[in-house]
Amino acid sequence: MTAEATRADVARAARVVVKIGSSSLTGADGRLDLDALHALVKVVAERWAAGTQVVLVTSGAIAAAITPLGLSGRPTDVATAQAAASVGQGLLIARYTEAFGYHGLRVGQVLLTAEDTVRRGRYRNAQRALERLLELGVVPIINENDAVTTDEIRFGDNDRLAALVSHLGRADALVLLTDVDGLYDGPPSRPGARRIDEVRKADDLAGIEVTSRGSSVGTGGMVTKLESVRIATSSGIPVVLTNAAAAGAALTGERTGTFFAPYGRRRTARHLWLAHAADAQGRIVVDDGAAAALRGGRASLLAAGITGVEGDFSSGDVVDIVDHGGAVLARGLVAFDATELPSLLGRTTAELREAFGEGYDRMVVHRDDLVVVRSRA
Ligand SMILES: Nc1ncnc2c1ncn2[C@@H]1O[C@H](COP(=O)(O)OP(=O)(O)O)[C@@H](O)[C@H]1O
Ligand SMILES: N[C@@H](CCC(=O)OP(=O)(O)O)C(=O)O
Repeated sequence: MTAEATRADVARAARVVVKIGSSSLTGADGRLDLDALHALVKVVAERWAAGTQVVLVTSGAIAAAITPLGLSGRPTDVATAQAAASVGQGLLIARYTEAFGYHGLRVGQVLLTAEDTVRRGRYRNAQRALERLLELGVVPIINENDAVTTDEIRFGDNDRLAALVSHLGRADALVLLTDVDGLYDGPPSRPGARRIDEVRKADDLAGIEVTSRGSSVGTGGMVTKLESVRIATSSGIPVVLTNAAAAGAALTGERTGTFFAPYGRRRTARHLWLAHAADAQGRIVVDDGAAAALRGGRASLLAAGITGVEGDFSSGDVVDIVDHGGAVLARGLVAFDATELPSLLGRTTAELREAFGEGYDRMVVHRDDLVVVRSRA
């Protein structure tokens, strides 16, 4: 239990992920706000000088391209957003390279997709790259690889990406910087809305009104920030949410913004993504025996326990595993296409091997690729 965690834990952290949102890096006209970028870089460089490894998750690629591409605002169609991200990301990283260079620090760009946080091989690969960058004293600068993400599997916002990077990078704390100085009990523009100083348990969030409508350039608003907070705190990582101007104060443990205390034990980023964030491409219905085995924790899903298949998924997609009443028991990466499964249902692995040969006797969802969903009740 880490019930006594405080802001001082953020100040003591050996490794911190700092996420800055589009809303804090752009002016009202949608242009990249260089003063804001330089102010952030100064704070991050100071922490590096003090011995803390800081990983930066930064939005702003799409926003940075609005003016150069002559767009009227943030693009809404995927293709233009991809093109804008491609143009803006180069500009963004050039600015960071220059700004950190002024403080004697090198930067390394890492562009991730949601799949990099889910698929074991890619997850390990990203983890290794991050680890090596930090060993070399390089500031990793991370963003979603917007130019190649697909609509089906993407973060869209950088809040949840930052929480998963905290896990992937084994960070001790996460600082979310936005355009408001913390979580309010209702939309901050509402008269009388009050900032919440600390959140220690789920009950502290009862009655709080959050909206997914953020600033004109941001994505996800407070909803994705609270999802990010849940992903981080539910497995041991404390979070401070505040505005960019208070970044230094947050990193040195001062009483700023909203502090979210951690609870739960650490889990891998891929399990967290599966549990909290990924969109399922289909559903697999299981019988009572399989449901009990899955609830027990360490079981894989075998074809023998499946009674139904819904949706048009492919091998490697995320699926919900549901009981016959439709309640979601678990989520996982499925090892077969939806079209392959019906003929396999109800058969034991020995029968499958005999009927279809080697390869068809594999788990439908391997336990390493599966996370049991705890009931929200
Ligand atoms: N309860 C709340 N407390 C604080 N901010 C909120 C709340 N509900 C909605 N918001 C909005 O969330 C916005 C931040 O989200 P967003 O624009 O996506 O930022 P970013 O680009 O930094 O990720 C704020 O501008 C604020 O208006
Ligand atoms: N990856 C996108 C950022 C998406 C975004 O705006 O996220 P957020 O800053 O969390 O509102 C970009 O660089 O433009």
